[in-house]
Amino acid sequence: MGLLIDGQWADKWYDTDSTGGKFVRSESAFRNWIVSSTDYDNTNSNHFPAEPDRYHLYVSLACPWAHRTLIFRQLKDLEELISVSCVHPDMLANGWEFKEDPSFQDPYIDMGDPLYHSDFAYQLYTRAKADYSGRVTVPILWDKQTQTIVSNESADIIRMFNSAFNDLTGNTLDFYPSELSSDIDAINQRIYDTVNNGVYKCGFATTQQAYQEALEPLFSTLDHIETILKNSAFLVGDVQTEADWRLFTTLIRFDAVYFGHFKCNLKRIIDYPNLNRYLQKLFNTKKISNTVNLQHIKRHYYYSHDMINPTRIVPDGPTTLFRHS
Ligand SMILES: N[C@@H](CCC(=O)N[C@@H](CS)C(=O)NCC(=O)O)C(=O)O
Repeated sequence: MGLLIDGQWADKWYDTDSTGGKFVRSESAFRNWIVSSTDYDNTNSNHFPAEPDRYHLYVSLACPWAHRTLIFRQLKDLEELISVSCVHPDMLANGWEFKEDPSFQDPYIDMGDPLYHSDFAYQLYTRAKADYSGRVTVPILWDKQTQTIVSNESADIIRMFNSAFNDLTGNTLDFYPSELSSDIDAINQRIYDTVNNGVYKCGFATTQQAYQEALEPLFSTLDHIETILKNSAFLVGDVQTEADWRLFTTLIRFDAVYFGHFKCNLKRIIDYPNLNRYLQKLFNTKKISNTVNLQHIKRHYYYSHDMINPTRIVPDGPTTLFRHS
């Protein structure tokens, strides 16, 4: 685990001393947009045109943020247009690595860097910007033509995937319809702060108080969602939106990792009947279960964070992800 400082790799854990034990997530640095050929403006330096076989998506199958982008690639039928590969689940002194390892081969996604055969993800960041300073995170949406990072922000990438390639795929499913955008934004904000990032705030807290301050809002949001799902199929009424998929990637990791490793242990997701049913329904959506690799998920967290789990033992359970009704 580390970061780049003026293009040089430094092996450092998150600094929580300056924030009273709290984990504070950094802003993503690359925020360009892929837009449809109709919206493309070649005078706008943030614009990249939607074209087949031009972009590559680097993910970690363990990472909930990268997982969102993989899900949108499937939901929006982008598999033929955007190539993908994944890092090894262990994130150690050199950060994310591309090393080959048959014991972690995923049945659907190749491990490695097919474009440059890099050893480490940080080499992609320095290829894009030689003097880059900051964290080296996944997902990374890469432009093969200009050899740079389009975006390393999953929230932006799923919005691009939602609409930019529609003319090429003919898939017009809309997970961010304009009439629901303010409701989606509002629930996203709460879920991001207290659940998606909330589990990390609990897990990476280095004081009791910082942990406590993250734990309570996490479970009050889960309780609130349990109530929403009593009368509604999805978070924003009966329409499936990006808000559901943004929540899904945290829920699917919750009982296996966040409950134990991150100490988010007031309740499991299977203890919430509505959330459990909702999670199972999303998991069973066509082409989604293939994006969930629990071996990578468990191995990454339990093995990489040795300050939380010094023995690096990866627990066997849980034996089921859902309570089947
Ligand atoms: N805001 C980013 C966050 C991505 C992120 O933090 N990814 C984690 C993996 S789960 C990562 O790569 N962490 C490496 C680090 O912080 O050094 C996004 O949503 O894309």
